[in-house]
Amino acid sequence: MGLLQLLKSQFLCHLILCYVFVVSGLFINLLQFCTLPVWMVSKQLARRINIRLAYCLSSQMVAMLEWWSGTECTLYTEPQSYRFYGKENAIVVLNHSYDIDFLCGWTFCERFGVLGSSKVLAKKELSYVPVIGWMWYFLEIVFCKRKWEEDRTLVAQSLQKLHDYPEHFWFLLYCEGTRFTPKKHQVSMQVAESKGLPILKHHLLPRTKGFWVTVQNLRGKAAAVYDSTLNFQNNEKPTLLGVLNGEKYHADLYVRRIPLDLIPEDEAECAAWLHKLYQEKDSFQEQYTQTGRFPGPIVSPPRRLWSLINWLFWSCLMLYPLGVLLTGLISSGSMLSIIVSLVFCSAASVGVRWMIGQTEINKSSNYGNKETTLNI
Ligand SMILES: CCCCC/C=C\C/C=C\CCCCCCCC(=O)SCCNC(=O)CCNC(=O)[C@H](O)C(C)(C)COP(=O)(O)OP(=O)(O)OC[C@H]1O[C@@H](n2cnc3c(N)ncnc32)[C@H](O)[C@@H]1OP(=O)(O)O
Ligand SMILES: CCCCCCCCCCCCCCCCCC(=O)OC[C@@H](O)COP(=O)(O)O
Repeated sequence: MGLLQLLKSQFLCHLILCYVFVVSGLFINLLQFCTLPVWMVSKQLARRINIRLAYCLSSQMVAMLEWWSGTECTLYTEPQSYRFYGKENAIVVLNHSYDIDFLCGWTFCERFGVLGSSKVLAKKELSYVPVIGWMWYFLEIVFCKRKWEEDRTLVAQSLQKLHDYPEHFWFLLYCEGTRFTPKKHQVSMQVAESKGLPILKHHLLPRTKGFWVTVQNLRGKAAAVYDSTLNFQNNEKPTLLGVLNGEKYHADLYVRRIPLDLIPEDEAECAAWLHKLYQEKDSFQEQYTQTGRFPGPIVSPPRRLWSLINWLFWSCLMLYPLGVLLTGLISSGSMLSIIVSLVFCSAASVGVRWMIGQTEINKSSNYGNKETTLNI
């Protein structure tokens, strides 16, 4: 292990990285809160400010993936599709099998210049996660309760609001609705069998209602669906803690651009179309398992310096007051102050560990397990 790698694996380094992320994140949340009056005067200006503030926060995590861990992200796609990326609104359909699939998604958003405005249909619970969840509130992220009766109107209304969105965005949809676990896979394949649908080996059966409502409500605004399939080389199982430790991963993403006009308007036909899409995605995953690559040429955009510059900026801004505080604390010699600070740091570490836990598949919800949702 090299010296740099040893340094990256030190707990003290992790504490510093987390400190910068959380404190700058709370500061950015505060700035976002301050944009509330701007919404009343100019909605579009408030949105543009929030896009930039969101970039300041999410690109720190992207920088950690690209520059700290050095993870390589390779894109397989057709050159004629590539020229549209970042220049139009799109609905992104992605498989949901990895702890950090959202972070790899963000990396591609960053490389195509849509990171600040990227959106997702997310479970409501994530809106309560400090820093990231609070940021999403100001970004008009669409939240759902995964209860169709309650979601159908709410999701449609939130999507309609995006029609006058001032910048290009990618709207991410994990149609599987939850992360892949062997148990959830088994349950969802029972549902597939009961519906006479083919068995999927690498995916859960997609939930079709959210896809249909998204396509219908973004017609005229989004130009295409980006069918995206993510995999990692050599059976890597990446985690956010691994990234924090500086471990390098190798992500491969296969993207097909499908014009939105090709997707049926009728709900049942749209559902059948999505099931077929997932059967194709499954075959791409199988091909990847067999050959170690996706079909099509590699057209990878390089990582940009912006995420690194942003990260260094916030690090300097946040570490200076920390240095002043620590110097004052040590020179004061007050045992009580030092103990209080240590207790505070420990509590903060537990909080950040809980946030990281939100990304871990082994802490996945019960949604999609037999006990909770199988209604056949
Ligand atoms: C190119 C690079 C990528 C770019 C990235 C871009 C942007 C990045 C931006 C942000 C990154 C941040 C990432 C954050 C991640 C957070 C993601 C999440 O929170 S995922 C969870 C929330 N999202 C979803 O669930 C979306 C998919 N779900 C749906 O669409 C659902 O339909 C719903 C709208 C949520 C409603 O849920 P409900 O449970 O009520 O579902 P349904 O009505 O669909 O379910 C009943 C239906 O399903 C059948 N059924 C029952 N059990 C199962 C089962 N186990 N598996 C499959 N199907 C099941 C049941 O028979 C019913 O069938 P039918 O529809 O025929 O009646
Ligand atoms: C730059 C420095 C970095 C410091 C490290 C600290 C980082 C803390 C970051 C916490 C980020 C929290 C974002 C959570 C995003 C989780 C996305 C996700 O994958 O959600 C799961 C849902 O889709 C489905 O849920 P399940 O039904 O499977 O349950």
